[in-house]
Amino acid sequence: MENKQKVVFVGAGSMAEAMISGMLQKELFAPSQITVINRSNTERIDYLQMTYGIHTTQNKEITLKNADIMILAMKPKDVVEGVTNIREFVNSRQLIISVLAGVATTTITDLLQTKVAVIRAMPNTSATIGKSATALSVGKYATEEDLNIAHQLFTTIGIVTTVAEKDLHAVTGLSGSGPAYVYYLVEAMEKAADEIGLEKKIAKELILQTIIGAAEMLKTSTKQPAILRREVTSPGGTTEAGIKVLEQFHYQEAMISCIKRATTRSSELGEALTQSTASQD
Ligand SMILES: NC(=O)C1=CN([C@@H]2O[C@H](COP(=O)(O)OP(=O)(O)OC[C@H]3O[C@@H](n4cnc5c(N)ncnc54)[C@H](O)[C@@H]3O)[C@@H](O)[C@H]2O)C=CC1
Ligand SMILES: O=C(O)[C@@H]1CCC=N1
Repeated sequence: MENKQKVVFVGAGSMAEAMISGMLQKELFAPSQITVINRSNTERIDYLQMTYGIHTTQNKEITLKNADIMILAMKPKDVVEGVTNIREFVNSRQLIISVLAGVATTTITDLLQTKVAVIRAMPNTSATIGKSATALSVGKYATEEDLNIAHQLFTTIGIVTTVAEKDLHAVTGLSGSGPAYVYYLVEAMEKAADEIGLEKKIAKELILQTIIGAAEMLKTSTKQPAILRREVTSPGGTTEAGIKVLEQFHYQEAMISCIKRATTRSSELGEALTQSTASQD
């Protein structure tokens, strides 16, 4: 069946761009089906229009009223203003998808004051190249059909799983923020390469292939990560010496604490809003 759904992104930042880039590559949507609006930054909208050929609008009211799917992609701190501004243009036939970290589906339905389907999603920026790891959860008024639509949409930008809404904080700490942990590791490897005297260009190539190779091994091998690590670690050799230093710096504990703190931060982002917007019904 031909997909004629109109999608409007409310918020035009990195996550919206990552999703648009991935969605258009898979051709489930044509650029003309996608419109992006934000608070005030017209340069940003112009850039997205020039780069991806998507729609822009001078009339937010009509665009929002005609949308089949609205994707909320502003920062959590802007959700009250952002959602309140679109409230009068939302109706119960539409599907609202929120990618906001920490923000509960009930916060969104409370702000909208409409019994509208809300699906909460936590993708990551690897959506840009169709490699997001996305988890979805279903709000009070969303049906199986709404979940299917969201599933289909997010499948264009990577793998999709469904979780209970309470688990989305953990997903956010793990895979929503996850790409940053990997980039931080690469930053450290690049600094080290510089300090041990390798030419930048060569180091970059070696680091990249090392990460890709290890990721492919993790994906294709039946062996656990710890076994794969042991296979690199010759007794008395270089890896063993290096890993001992990581242990001295409590590398694993640091990573675990990092993911736990990011998870807690997701709860914190949502909690203040849940309290201030709690439904009366
Ligand atoms: N960046 C990431 O890796 C991920 C981000 N997210 C979520 O996506 C959302 C957006 O994050 P980013 O794109 O990184 O932020 P960003 O700061 O790059 O983009 C936010 C956008 O929202 C717009 N905006 C602000 N107030 C608005 C309003 N009242 N009405 C309409 N638009 C408004 C801004 O103009 C900007 O275009 C956040 O809620 C974040 O939790 C989710 C998964 C991953
Ligand atoms: O840092 C953040 O809050 C967002 C949510 C997940 C990734 N970036």
